[in-house]
Amino acid sequence: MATETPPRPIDQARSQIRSALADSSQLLLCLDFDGTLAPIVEQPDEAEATTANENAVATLAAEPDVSIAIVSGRALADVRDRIDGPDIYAGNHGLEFDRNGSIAVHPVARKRAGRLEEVCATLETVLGSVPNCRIENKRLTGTVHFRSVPPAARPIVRRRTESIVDRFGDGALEISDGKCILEIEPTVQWGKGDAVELIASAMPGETVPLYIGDDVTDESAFGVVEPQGFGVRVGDDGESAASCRVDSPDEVASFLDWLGSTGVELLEADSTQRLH
Ligand SMILES: O=P(O)(O)OC[C@H]1O[C@H](O[C@H]2O[C@H](CO)[C@@H](O)[C@H](O)[C@H]2O)[C@H](O)[C@@H](O)[C@@H]1O
Repeated sequence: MATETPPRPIDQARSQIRSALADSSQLLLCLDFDGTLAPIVEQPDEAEATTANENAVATLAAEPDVSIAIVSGRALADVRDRIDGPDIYAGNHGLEFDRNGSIAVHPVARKRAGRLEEVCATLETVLGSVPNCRIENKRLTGTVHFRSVPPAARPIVRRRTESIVDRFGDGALEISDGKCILEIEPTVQWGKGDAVELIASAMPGETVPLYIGDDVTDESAFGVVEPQGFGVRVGDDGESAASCRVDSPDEVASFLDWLGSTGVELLEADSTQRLH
């Protein structure tokens, strides 16, 4: 089980990552989107993966020894449109999946979509007067954005959201925190960690799992890949289930470039040895 300690800069873990890749034949690379491939921006619709990350993902996706999964809090269709290449996408924090074109949706989340719709519609009305507050209806979950809301109005956003979720959610929906957002989700024991566990269970035995993410919901996924693989937190060195960290999406791209060159060579070198 992973422990919560400050993650160390990725360069300090490089030799361990090299050894793990050399001992493996496959890499499972799971990537969060916002704050990881794409810098955080004020308007959620304007988030874009950096060109360096787009190129690195495309290069790695073409490697037969690498499987890439995008694991995002965004709706599946939304995140799929924002980054090309991977065979696997998990949207809505893992409540919906696309694996090589085969779609799966968590059955409880599907049942609660009507209730979620009602909550989002009501929030549009009750938060309509709060400057720059935005509701993102993702069908299975909903996000209340307050990044651009004046600080003095933020407590109102939280109070009204809690009140509407209590009233219409009737225990079937709950709220969690993210980066300047309140996420409204079905009360099910399923998150990014479960999604990553499910993806990893379909991989061959000698696979090293790696997860890169920046937010609270990524912690459960770090816990799943550590300690046999590596969690990489994007951001500061606060406590995390990830053992490594990078500072920014630009540093994510540098690490992905390294995986696409040295990392792939290490995976292949090991396969050659195994054949002889
Ligand atoms: O799991 P992720 O792929 O990281 O998605 C988490 C949430 O990301 C988005 O919100 C965040 O990014 C926005 C654009 O940079 C930013 O404006 C917002 O403040 C961030 O919280 C997305 O809009 C949400 O739906 C995701 O749940």
